[in-house]
Amino acid sequence: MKQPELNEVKRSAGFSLEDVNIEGFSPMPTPAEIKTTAPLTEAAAANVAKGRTAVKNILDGQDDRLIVITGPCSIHDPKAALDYAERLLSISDHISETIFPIMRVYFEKPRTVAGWKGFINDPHMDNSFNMAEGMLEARKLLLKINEMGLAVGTEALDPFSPQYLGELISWYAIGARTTESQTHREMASGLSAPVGFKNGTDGLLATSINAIKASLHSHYFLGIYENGQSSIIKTKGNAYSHLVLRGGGGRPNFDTVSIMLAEKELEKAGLEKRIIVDCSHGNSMKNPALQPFVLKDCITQIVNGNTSICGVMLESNIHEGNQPIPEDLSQLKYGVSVTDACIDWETTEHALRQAHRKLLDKKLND
Ligand SMILES: O=C[C@H](O)[C@H](O)COP(=O)(O)O
Ligand SMILES: C=C(OP(=O)(O)O)C(=O)O
Repeated sequence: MKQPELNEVKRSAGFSLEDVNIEGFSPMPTPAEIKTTAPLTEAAAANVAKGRTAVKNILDGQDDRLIVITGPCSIHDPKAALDYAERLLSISDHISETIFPIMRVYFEKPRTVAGWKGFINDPHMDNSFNMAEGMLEARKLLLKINEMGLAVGTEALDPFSPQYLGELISWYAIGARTTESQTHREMASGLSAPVGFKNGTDGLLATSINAIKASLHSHYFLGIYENGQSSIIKTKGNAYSHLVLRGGGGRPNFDTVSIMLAEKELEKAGLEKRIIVDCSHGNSMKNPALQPFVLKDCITQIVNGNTSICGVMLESNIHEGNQPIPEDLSQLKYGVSVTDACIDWETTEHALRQAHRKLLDKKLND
């Protein structure tokens, strides 16, 4: 029997069956096109290679430094991001014997309900959603920060983004809201840098432990290739997946007992005891002023012999606090977060220098 033409089938249905809730499609440059416009440079490539090696060695226990991922909750102003990078770089040499600094450069924000979803999604913060520009400018900023000599950490949220930006990232987080998502576990299994899975927003560890296990495996899933072609991707599995404790469910989980319980859970699951503590979010009950205390507590645990805490994360900006995104964008305050409240640079520098001194004392006395 002759098959009816596709359009005939659609007409006979009397109404459209697809794209019912879609208002439009706009073309997006392919990863290859964006990379041609903002190509990888030798200096950036060398820095990423160095960054990833340092992170892997620290996670393996071959390098006794502490990973410190510090930077704004979200990037909205590339100029301020470079200003922050310069400040972090200016203390990097001083603390480098005990701390490996990674700048937190978060372009994609997972929202609890709704809100601005980050620089790639809406770079002008005016609902114009120029993602082609957002992606290109994000890549240019990552190139610059790497060329300056700072390693970069980011959240892997949109499964397409790593094809555009992945070669410039030394450390990834999968966020609390997506740790249970199969899509994100599959993506993590193929990412080229170590990946930290946050515990869920409920504070429970099972989700992130399952996520680490899943990401160690090889997976087949759908994605895009560099040329934009929809593809079946086969991954190898990510041997450097690890746990990030961020608190949740109304309580922190950075204290000695919580860390010991997390170590036990990792051991029970047959996983390496590698933990990064996010000093913000549920661990500071979203009060940025508490972040230095969380950091101090982690440093004390390390000084007292803990070996599972491999790193910490700070939400830090040039100036403290946060601000709503104003309708008149000229009213935006420079260097202040437009998402979660951050500690300011002076507080960050003081906390990092203090952490360095304590870690150095331990090293000299060991
Ligand atoms: O770190 C950022 C926020 O905690 C996360 O994106 C959730 O933000 P929201 O609860 O303001 O949506
Ligand atoms: C969203 C973030 O964290 P979490 O997933 O822990 O809420 C973040 O670090 O920006």
